[in-house]
Amino acid sequence: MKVFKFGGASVKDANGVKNVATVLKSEGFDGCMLIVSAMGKTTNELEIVIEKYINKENFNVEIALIKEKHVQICSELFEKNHSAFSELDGIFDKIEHFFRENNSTDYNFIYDQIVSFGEIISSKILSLYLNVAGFKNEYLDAKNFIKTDSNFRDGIVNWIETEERIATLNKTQNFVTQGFIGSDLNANTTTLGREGSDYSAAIFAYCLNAEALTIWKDVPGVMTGDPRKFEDTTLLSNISYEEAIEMAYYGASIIHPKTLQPLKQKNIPFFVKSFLKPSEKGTKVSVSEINLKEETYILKENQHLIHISTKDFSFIAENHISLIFNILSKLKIKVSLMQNSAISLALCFDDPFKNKNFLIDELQEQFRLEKIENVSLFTVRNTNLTNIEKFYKNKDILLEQISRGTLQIVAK
Ligand SMILES: Nc1ncnc2c1ncn2[C@@H]1O[C@H](COP(=O)(O)OP(=O)(O)O)[C@@H](O)[C@H]1O
Ligand SMILES: N[C@@H](CC(=O)OP(=O)(O)O)C(=O)O
Repeated sequence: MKVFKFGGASVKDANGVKNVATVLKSEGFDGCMLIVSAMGKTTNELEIVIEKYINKENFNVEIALIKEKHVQICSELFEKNHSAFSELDGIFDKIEHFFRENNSTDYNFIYDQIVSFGEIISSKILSLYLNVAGFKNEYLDAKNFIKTDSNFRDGIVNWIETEERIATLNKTQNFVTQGFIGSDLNANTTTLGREGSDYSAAIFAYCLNAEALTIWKDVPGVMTGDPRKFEDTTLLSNISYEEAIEMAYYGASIIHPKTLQPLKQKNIPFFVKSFLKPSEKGTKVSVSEINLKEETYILKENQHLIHISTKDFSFIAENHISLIFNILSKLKIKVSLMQNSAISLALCFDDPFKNKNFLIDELQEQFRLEKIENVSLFTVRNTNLTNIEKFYKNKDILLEQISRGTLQIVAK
């Protein structure tokens, strides 16, 4: 089986949905598992609805706009009396029903129950459209296949249960399903973390022993840097799993960091290609003995920097570090760079679950803190240390580190 993943950018409007059919025409549609993300920025829009619900504010306008956007897309794809419209009504009834009946105050639980509708809507529309366009497929509910623990917003996959369920699928058929979502053992919806659809595709590819996974993007493939943020980037035609893992780890947002491990374990070739130019080769990620020589550039924004020192200026010792990391782990704060000196530990971190203030409160009880919010972390892999001034230009450098060919700079 082949697994294809279409992200939010590829299905942001009716033309995007039609273009999926164009891609399938060029690639062939025979024994395919299609994973789709929410259309455009729907996940962000649903996050606003959830925020308003939690704050007991009215969100009717926001929900109506989300519905209107999808109805408009359907009206460009289907005849007036097509069942897509009643399916859409049914999905929005379920959202309303949840808000009416919900008794839980657990933010993470509520988040997953609602935000997952973005993918449920997009996959329903895509499946129905492809059937109309002659690409016969079966709609699958990913919640029945990807099983996780009950760690809402960051579900950990139960691989045994997931593999057993996916193994029951008929590999000669074509399917359309959702990225990003799964369910726990009580059948509550869970999500795999923001931008987690790439990971869903890798889970399906692994469990299906797929011949390849392709993710379709709005760029020609994996480039030496994000073309939106760096000049003169070029396409990397072939890279090893290790190189891709490192790039994703340092924050290259083209690939979700959890995607590569399952593929590498089974040597499943992984392609990143342009949904606008499907016949172009894009990037192939596979087993490769050749080490990448090109410099690659990664920019991670919205990071925070704290310098932690003891209140009596004694050394930062192992017991302090252990305590600090326990708090970080509890709050799911991800350290993107650390540097220690005798009396201070500097941490640059990502705060996906908005727990920074809890971290600061807890640390301040025992330590002296210096904090700088909203910094950027630049990473240059395979650096030859020439021409790196471009990263320093007009920037206040707060931290710098070089290790085994990787230069990292925290700047404001
Ligand atoms: N090294 C890189 N090469 C190419 N694109 C990159 C790279 N790093 C970051 N990107 C960004 O990744 C974007 C595509 O990923 P993403 O927005 O997550 O797609 P989707 O949500 O449609 O799956 C590109 O538009 C580009 O701005
Ligand atoms: N829709 C989810 C999951 C996802 O991966 O989306 P995309 O493939 O568009 O990055 C999100 O925005 O986080």
